[in-house]
Amino acid sequence: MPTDTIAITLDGVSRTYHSRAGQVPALRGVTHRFRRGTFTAVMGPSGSGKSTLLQLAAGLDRPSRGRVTIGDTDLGRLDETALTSFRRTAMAFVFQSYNLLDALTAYDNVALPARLAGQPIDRAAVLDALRRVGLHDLAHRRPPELSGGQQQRVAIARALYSRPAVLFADEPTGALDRGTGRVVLHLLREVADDGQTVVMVTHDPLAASYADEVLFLADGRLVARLHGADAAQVAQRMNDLERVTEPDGGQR
Ligand SMILES: Nc1ncnc2c1ncn2[C@@H]1O[C@H](COP(=O)(O)OP(=O)(O)OP(=O)(O)O)[C@@H](O)[C@H]1O
Repeated sequence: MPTDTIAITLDGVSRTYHSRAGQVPALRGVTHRFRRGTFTAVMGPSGSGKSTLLQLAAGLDRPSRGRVTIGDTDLGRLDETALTSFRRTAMAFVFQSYNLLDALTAYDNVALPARLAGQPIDRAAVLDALRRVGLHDLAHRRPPELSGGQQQRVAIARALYSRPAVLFADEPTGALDRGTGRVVLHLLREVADDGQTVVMVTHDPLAASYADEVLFLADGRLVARLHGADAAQVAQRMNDLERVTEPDGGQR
């Protein structure tokens, strides 16, 4: 595969947490290449390492072993300052908790990463990003004056405006009703179809069915992948995984 088509490379990535109870191997030697312009869902039973994988891929945490590369930037070679500024320009985040600043309007939240990176703000393009998520009329509102779904759409508008190479989403529909969740998933699909790379952690097979590929983690390992699967196929695979990873092997 030519490397310019790869947005994110995880190369033998492991992460062990050191807690008072001892060492917790949260991720064990995960290797995967995320192609540019694709939408990938990460699934797996609770505690299987999904959030850890996302945190490492986004450079919010560092692996105990292995390497994370975004485009051709090896995150392990960046110091904290360089990593923060790289994240600002190369990545967007859509989290269950929305990740917006309550003191700023929707417009200013969308413009914030560019402002922090010292770039001039293109007012028409900010408003266009808000129009694409259906919030053009609410640009002046602050997050506490918006519904959860609207706040999530502001976070997506931010990604549409600053066009970072990669968008990471952690349970982006977790706090939304089904209809609002679908709007958000459609938008994430559009972001990928426009050439950005989307990686989303989810527990919801329907959400995962919007992705091109679904990765399944169990006990810190990448144990299965599905391409172009529908919600029923994803749910079936999750059931199979949860059966084998239950302490009693699913025998009740
Ligand atoms: N800071 C930490 N210190 C110690 N152990 C941790 C820490 N963070 C996560 N873990 C452990 O690492 C493992 C993987 O956690 P992670 O949050 O990545 O799982 P997950 O698949 O995202 O789970 P969930 O679906 O419940 O959110 C779990 O056993 C968890 O208890």
